[in-house]
Amino acid sequence: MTTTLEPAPAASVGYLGPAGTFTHRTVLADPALAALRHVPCADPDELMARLSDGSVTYGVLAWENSVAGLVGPTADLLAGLGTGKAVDPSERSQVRLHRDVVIPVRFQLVGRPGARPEALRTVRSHPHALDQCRAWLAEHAPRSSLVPAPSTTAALEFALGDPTGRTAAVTPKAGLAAPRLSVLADDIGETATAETRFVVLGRDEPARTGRERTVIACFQQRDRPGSLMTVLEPFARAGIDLLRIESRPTRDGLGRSYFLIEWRGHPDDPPPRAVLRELAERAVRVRVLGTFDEPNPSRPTPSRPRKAG
Ligand SMILES: O=C(O)C(=O)C[C@]1(C(=O)O)C=C[C@@H](O)C=C1
Repeated sequence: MTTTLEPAPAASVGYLGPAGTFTHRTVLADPALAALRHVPCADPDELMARLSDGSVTYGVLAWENSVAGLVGPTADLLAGLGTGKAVDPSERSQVRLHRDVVIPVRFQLVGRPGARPEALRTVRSHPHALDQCRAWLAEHAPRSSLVPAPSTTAALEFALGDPTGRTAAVTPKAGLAAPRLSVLADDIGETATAETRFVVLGRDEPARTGRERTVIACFQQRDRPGSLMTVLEPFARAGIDLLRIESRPTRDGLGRSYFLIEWRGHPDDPPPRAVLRELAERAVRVRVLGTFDEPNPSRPTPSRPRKAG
């Protein structure tokens, strides 16, 4: 008698769906991610929930765009905001940054065949996509309201569902062919060289490489004069190279914010460890969001998606 062994459950990667989004392209463009089982998620909250309960092994979300800047909701989710749960900044985030993948982002306008952009009333897409096409839309579709959709591909549903044909969607260039829709205009982004940096998220601790950059979220009890200095000064004294600082609202009152800080190094190395300890002594609550690798010139950055859907 032969016994059939159950295959081990395959590792999976969740992404902002449906199929065809830039996030999906990123999964397809990265050989290690492309080989996993792909799980489309309706929004970043679903992705984080699935990562937390283990129903996906990894997740991919947009982190920053060369035109529209930081994708705030991704940082906020990792910082523990917007989850409906109390923030526990004293810990490492359970779901962590693992590495980044950069892909080019170019856009097209999709709508009913023959629709003229100047006659459109509504253009729908992911807010970051709308941001990057604002100038073109203002000039060529001046009568349309720009209305957010959960993702670029999800926006297609709204174009399909408008019987007047006056709704169009901004989607990835050369993206999925949608039935009954056609490309009304191509390359409508602000620059032809725009790129988005996506992050791969996971629950395990990535292996040390010695080339890490760390991202932390710093929360202070009160906003008072010199509060940014309180956070930055220990880094300066320890000679740690700061790469980026952003301030994000904590969502619990006007003027209340947390600092998102990216620096060169790993939180387990002695100098950063001492800095994090000192920040705790200064009543700065720090949540480590994880580490990326320094961009490695010998690792080819995928520059083009293998397929669109
Ligand atoms: O809607 C999509 O296609 C996405 O993958 C999301 C997203 C984003 O979150 O910024 C990704 C890259 C583009 O810059 C625009 C939208």
